[in-house]
Amino acid sequence: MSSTDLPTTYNGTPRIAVIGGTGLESLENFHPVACLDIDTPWGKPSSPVTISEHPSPTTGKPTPVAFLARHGVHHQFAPHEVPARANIAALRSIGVRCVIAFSAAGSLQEAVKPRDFVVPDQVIDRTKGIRPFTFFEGGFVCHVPFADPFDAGVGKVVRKCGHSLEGEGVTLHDQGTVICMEGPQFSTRAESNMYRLWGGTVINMSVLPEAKLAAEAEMAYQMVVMSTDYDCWHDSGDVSVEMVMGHMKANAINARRFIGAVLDELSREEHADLVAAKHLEGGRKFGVSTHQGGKSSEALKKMDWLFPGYFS
Ligand SMILES: CSC[C@H]1O[C@H](OP(=O)(O)O)[C@H](O)[C@@H]1O
Ligand SMILES: Nc1ncnc2[nH]cnc12
Repeated sequence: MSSTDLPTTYNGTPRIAVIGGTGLESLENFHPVACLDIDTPWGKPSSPVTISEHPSPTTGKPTPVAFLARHGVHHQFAPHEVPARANIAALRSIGVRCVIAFSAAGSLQEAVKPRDFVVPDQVIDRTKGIRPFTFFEGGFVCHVPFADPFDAGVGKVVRKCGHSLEGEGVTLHDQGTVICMEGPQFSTRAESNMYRLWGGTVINMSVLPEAKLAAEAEMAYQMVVMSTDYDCWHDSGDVSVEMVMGHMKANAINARRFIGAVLDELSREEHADLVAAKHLEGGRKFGVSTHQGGKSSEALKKMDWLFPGYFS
């Protein structure tokens, strides 16, 4: 069935979403049961949100999983054009509280070879402030902790799943720092070498503001990176889109197996609270700095859409 023939509403509550990046514009081995066209106060997301039902390996119960293509179904959004606020808001509005985000990234370390996977634990922001990066502005100030940009609980599950595939063509690195650059041009050689000195493990153009917005929206977020090149610091040849896509295509089966293993595990009953992000629930109610009289009605309307009942 093509996505245009699918129902445009869904009755269940998907707690888990996969955001697919370069080369992962759909979840091919899953069967979508609905395709949602969502509008948010921050505009439309980069793609319709498709819902697939993933059978829980413990109960057999179908677990709904949402999928969104970060750059659009035709990869029409450049990294700085990705409507990240609309993406995160749209997912939250249908009940998603746990996001597994995939990304194709350059490796900044010899040990991380093209086609290796990295489950990062840190981020360095090298975007240039041109991307809308917060929900909290225009008369509603709220500060959110971001010391650890990825969710420890979800990260633990993802690492376990990745390791379970090792030896079957999957190599996983348990930690790493993602440098998020602005793009869309790739780095200069001097920048690439500087990022290595900073301790960068991999480099992409998309973990931010996505991870920051997920934190603001009380969602448990973990990125999974697949290395597609050695950027330009290495003597094996400078990064090109051809190189990125070549490795992505060659390793697509492993990427899909990785996603399948993570969804299998996360749809177990024992992770119900984790994927509902119970540990993050309500956090935003306590970070607001704006006094009652200073909150704009425009901002409050948006807050009410994103956090129904929190601030009214
Ligand atoms: C096509 S190479 C650069 C492009 O690839 C990565 O995309 P994503 O993270 O969405 O997989 C990188 O961040 C750049 O957007
Ligand atoms: N070398 C690189 N730099 C930035 N983003 C990338 N995505 C894939 N490879 C990349």
